[in-house]
Amino acid sequence: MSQSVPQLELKDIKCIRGERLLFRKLNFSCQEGTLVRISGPNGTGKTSLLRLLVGLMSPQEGKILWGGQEIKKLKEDFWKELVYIGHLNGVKDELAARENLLINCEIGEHPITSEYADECLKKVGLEGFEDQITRALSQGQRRRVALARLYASSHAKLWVLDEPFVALDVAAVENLSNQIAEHVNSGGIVILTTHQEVPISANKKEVITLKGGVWLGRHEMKKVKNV
Ligand SMILES: Nc1ncnc2c1ncn2[C@@H]1O[C@H](COP(=O)(O)OP(=O)(O)OP(=O)(O)O)[C@@H](O)[C@H]1O
Repeated sequence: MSQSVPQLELKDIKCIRGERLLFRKLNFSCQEGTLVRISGPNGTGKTSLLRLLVGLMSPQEGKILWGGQEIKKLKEDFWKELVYIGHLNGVKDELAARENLLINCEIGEHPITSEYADECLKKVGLEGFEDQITRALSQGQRRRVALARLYASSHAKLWVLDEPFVALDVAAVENLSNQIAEHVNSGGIVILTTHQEVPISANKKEVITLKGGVWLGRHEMKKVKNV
């Protein structure tokens, strides 16, 4: 792809949740091989921005482009290039670790075999827990089940991770930090939120800082609803 077209571009994004305008006229672009950290205090809209980025919500105004095309038009072609791990992990309590990974890969259009799922679970330190019902795992282990996706779908160019280091022990934080750096330095894009100052040795880093929005008055809410 031509270097003149950014791989990812946010153009004049406006986001309202509930009665709060979280941000407006948000512009950002980056090329392949970039780590993007979204920073800001609690409630400023970091998770909301990630949800916009992966297409789970639509902005009130503006466009999100991937390789120069709107993600809402690309649909599956965009999802195939994406791994999104939200802070709720996306793991189902009643399923075993292996089943969760297999299903998440299937939903994400990156199907894998059971054998490969077990290899990925081993890489995140869950050898022996493959058949364990997720409800019976610790918070950190549940997080690891979700993060096994990054090994299973490492070819997906864009990783979007909401608070990926939460609940992980020191060794797992270091492993994940290295894995993220490796992905970025080999041409991927990783967008993450974190309140933890974890060093990640990516060659190119960008930060989007959210400062907090404003409450909308009744009059403005009426206008928003009429849009
Ligand atoms: N489903 C929802 N409906 C209405 N408002 C919501 C919803 N989810 C979040 N909000 C509001 O949007 C704002 C931003 O939430 P968001 O989760 O994006 O913030 P955040 O920066 O990720 O916060 P944190 O650092 O605490 O995780 C908050 O004020 C929150 O109350």
